[in-house]
Amino acid sequence: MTASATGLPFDDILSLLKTMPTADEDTRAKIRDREAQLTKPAGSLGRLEELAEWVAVWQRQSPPQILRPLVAVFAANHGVASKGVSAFPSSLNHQMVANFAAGGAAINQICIANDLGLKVFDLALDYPSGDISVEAALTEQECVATIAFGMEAIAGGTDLLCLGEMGIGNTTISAALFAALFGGTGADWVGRGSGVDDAGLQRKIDVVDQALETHKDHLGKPLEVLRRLGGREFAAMVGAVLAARQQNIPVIVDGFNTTAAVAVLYKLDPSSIDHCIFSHCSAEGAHKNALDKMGKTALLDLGMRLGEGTGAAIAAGIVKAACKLHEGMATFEQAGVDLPE
Ligand SMILES: O=C(O)c1ccc[n+]([C@@H]2O[C@H](COP(=O)([O-])O)[C@@H](O)[C@H]2O)c1
Ligand SMILES: Cc1cc2nc[nH]c2cc1C
Repeated sequence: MTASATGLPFDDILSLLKTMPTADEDTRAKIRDREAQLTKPAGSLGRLEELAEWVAVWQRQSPPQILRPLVAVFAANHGVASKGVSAFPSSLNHQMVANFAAGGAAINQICIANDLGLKVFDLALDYPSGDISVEAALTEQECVATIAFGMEAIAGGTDLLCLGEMGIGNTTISAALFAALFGGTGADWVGRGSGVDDAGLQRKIDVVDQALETHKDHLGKPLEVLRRLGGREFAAMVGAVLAARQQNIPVIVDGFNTTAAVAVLYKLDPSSIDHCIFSHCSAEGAHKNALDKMGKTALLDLGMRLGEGTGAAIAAGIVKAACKLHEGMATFEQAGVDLPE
C-alpha cells in the first residue's frame, strides 16, 4: 500500500507541530537584565540586541553561544526546468554541487569569512521532480522521505542553522508555492530568477498559471501544496526547520526560495517558524510581498539574489557578532564606568 493510500505519513509530520518547544521566557529575562548593564547607552546596539536575545531564547541559554554554526545547502533538479523557465540548464546543478565541494562557489567564501560549517546535500539530482505544470512534483512517500532526510541533515549537531538551496528552475517552483499558499496568479509571484529574458519571464508566468490550474482542486492543505508544487529541496528544508525547532536551534532563512519552504510551515501554523529570522530581502521582486504576507521583516537588503544560503551566511556573521557583544562586553560595574544619574 502506498503512503498516500494510508494517509499516515503527513499526519506524522503534522503531529510534530503539536510538540514544538516555545521560546524560553526565563532566558529572555536574564538576557534583558544583563543587556541593561552593559557599557553602552540602552538600546544603542539596535537590532543586534534583539538578535542576541533571539538566539538565547531559542537555544534556551544565557549567554547565547554560537560554536558550531552550519549552512545546509539542499540541491535538487526540477522537471519544470524543461519548460524553458530558467536562463540556465539543469545540468548546472550537478556542476555547482561539484563547485561547492571544490570550494569555488560564493557560499564557500562567505563560510570562510564568517567561520561557518557547510554541508551540501545532493537530493537525488539524477531524478528530477515531476513537472508541476502537468503533474505533482513528488509522491507523498517521496515528499515525506525527503522531509525526514532534511530532519536528519542537521543531526551532526549545530547551534545556528542557515538554510540554503541550489535548484535550477526553483524560482518558478517558489512562485507557484506562494501563489497557492497566499493567493494570486503567476504574474504576482514570478520574477527573473537567475536571469531570464522577457520571453522566459512570460513562460514562467504561464507555467505557474498552468500548475495552479492543474492542481486547483488539491491546494487546501499546505503539505499537499508542498508535494504537488514544490520539490525535494523545499521538502528537505521543511524537515530541517522542524527538526531545528525540536532541538532548540535558531534558523536563518535565506532568500526567495528558502522563504517559500518556510511559508509552507507558516501556513500550517504561524508559530512554527517563530525560531526563524529572514536574512535579507531578495532582489527577486515578490520576496518582499511574501515576507509581508507572513508579517516578517528581513535583516538586510543588499540586492542579493544568488541563493546557496549566501544571504543567511552573511547574516550569520552579524548574529555571531551580536552574541559575542552580549557575552563579552563588560558591565558598568565591572568596567568602573559611571551609570547615568
Ligand atoms: O533565493 C533567492 O532569492 C534566489 C533568487 C534568484 C535565484 N536564486 C538561485 O538561482 C536558481 C534559481 O533560479 P532560476 O532562474 O533557475 O529559477 C537557484 O539555484 C537559486 O538558488 C535564488
Ligand atoms: C552559476 C549559478 C550559481 C548558482 N547558485 C545558486 N543558484 C545559481 C544559479 C547559477 C546559474
